[in-house]
Amino acid sequence: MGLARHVVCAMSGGVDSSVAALLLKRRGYSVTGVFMKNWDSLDERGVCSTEKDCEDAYRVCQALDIPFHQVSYVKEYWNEVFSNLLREYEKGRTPNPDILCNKHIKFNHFHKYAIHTLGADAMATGHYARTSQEDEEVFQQQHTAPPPTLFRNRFEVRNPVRLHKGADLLKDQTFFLSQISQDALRQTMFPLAGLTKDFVKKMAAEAGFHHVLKKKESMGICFIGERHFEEFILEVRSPFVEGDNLTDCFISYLEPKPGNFVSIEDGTVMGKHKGWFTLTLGQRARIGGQRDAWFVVDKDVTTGDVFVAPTTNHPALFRDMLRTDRFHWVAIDPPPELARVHMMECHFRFIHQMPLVPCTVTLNMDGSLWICLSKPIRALTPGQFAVLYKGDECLGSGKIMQLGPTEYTLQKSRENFVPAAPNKERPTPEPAS
Ligand SMILES: Nc1ncnc2c1ncn2[C@@H]1O[C@H](COP(=O)(O)OP(=O)(O)OP(=O)(O)O)[C@@H](O)[C@H]1O
Repeated sequence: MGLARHVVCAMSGGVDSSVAALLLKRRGYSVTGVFMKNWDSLDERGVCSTEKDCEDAYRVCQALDIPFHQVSYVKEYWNEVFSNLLREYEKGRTPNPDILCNKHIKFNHFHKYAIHTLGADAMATGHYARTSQEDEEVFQQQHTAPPPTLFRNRFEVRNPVRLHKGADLLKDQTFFLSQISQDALRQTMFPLAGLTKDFVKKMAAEAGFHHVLKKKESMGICFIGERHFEEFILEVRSPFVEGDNLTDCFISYLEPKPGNFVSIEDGTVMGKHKGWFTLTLGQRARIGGQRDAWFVVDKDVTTGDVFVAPTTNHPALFRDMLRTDRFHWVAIDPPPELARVHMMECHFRFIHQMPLVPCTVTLNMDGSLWICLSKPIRALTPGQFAVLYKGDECLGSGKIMQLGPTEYTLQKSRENFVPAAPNKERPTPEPAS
């Protein structure tokens, strides 16, 4: 029997990645745990949670008797995720840093570090997701139970690897993985693929990982943590990175751009806002002096006007059509069915865990998609990702760049519709008496 395959497990100091490392070890892999540091300032409680998380990950590695490393992607996170986030806000869009972080950091820089620097055969994370390779391995395990050294298909796979929802549908994280590359996915293992969160917690307790079990689920902006977003984004901090550290040089992340809240119904100025960056379509607008709730339906980045509607389900918030940028297909670009007829039926979501909506997609020449939804949905938001599914497979995603008309604009255009003049040649029918 040859040497056990080497797997580098991304360890956050949380319960999921700790159990992922435990499972890999039990399955006979040679495992190395690696903690990533991507942000290095204090959160709003003045706590630098990174150090504590790193120590927690280290303690799990000690308990499992596996090597531990720490890497810093502070600079890369700043340049490829955070700057991108700021640019998107400046364009009036609402970005998704979690999807960008997986694409650029975990499944790019970290993947390369695991494979090329540490010489691993694969990387692993504690995400709740499954790949088509995991299915083949489970099948082999059940039927022939080969030692991990003989799992040749994972490392010498030829067919495209597909991304599927994990067994715990409530925890499914494929939405956040929808932009990762095929190269990275081919060399990734999701040891929690077939498990539920409850079972994972039970395993952590049995293994004695009490220090990670006590922790809260990670919330807030990926790696930046829980923040009051509006205050954070206008916070006085440095945009410069020196070596691996951010330097403090008192300017804000985004320059505040105040403007007016304008009623969509009659153009009345309802009040003032501090800046449109942090206002997202569909959110409740806090307008001073207004007793009723108003909701953001549109922004004009040139004038700074933010258009608001008086009810949460106002027709100006509903649309059934959107266009993406060049769509990222996880397995096959584009799927054969779409390549053949340029149209495909599948399912859509743009918010993690929102119910899937049936849709028809049309492929454009530049690789972007038009997506027509089976029903209008509320607050489709430019900058968010349109993620597509077929059955339990996550096909990939594209950034929402353009929206179709709202129900409200359609109604308005119908109101203003002037019927064509009656045909003079033909007599107008008499009303029935
Ligand atoms: N700082 C980090 N260093 C190394 N890997 C990380 C780090 N943060 C997240 N990961 C990896 O990404 C996976 C998903 O992280 P995320 O924060 O989205 O989920 P989570 O359910 O809170 O995971 P966990 O319980 O492991 O913290 C983790 O399980 C881990 O493998």
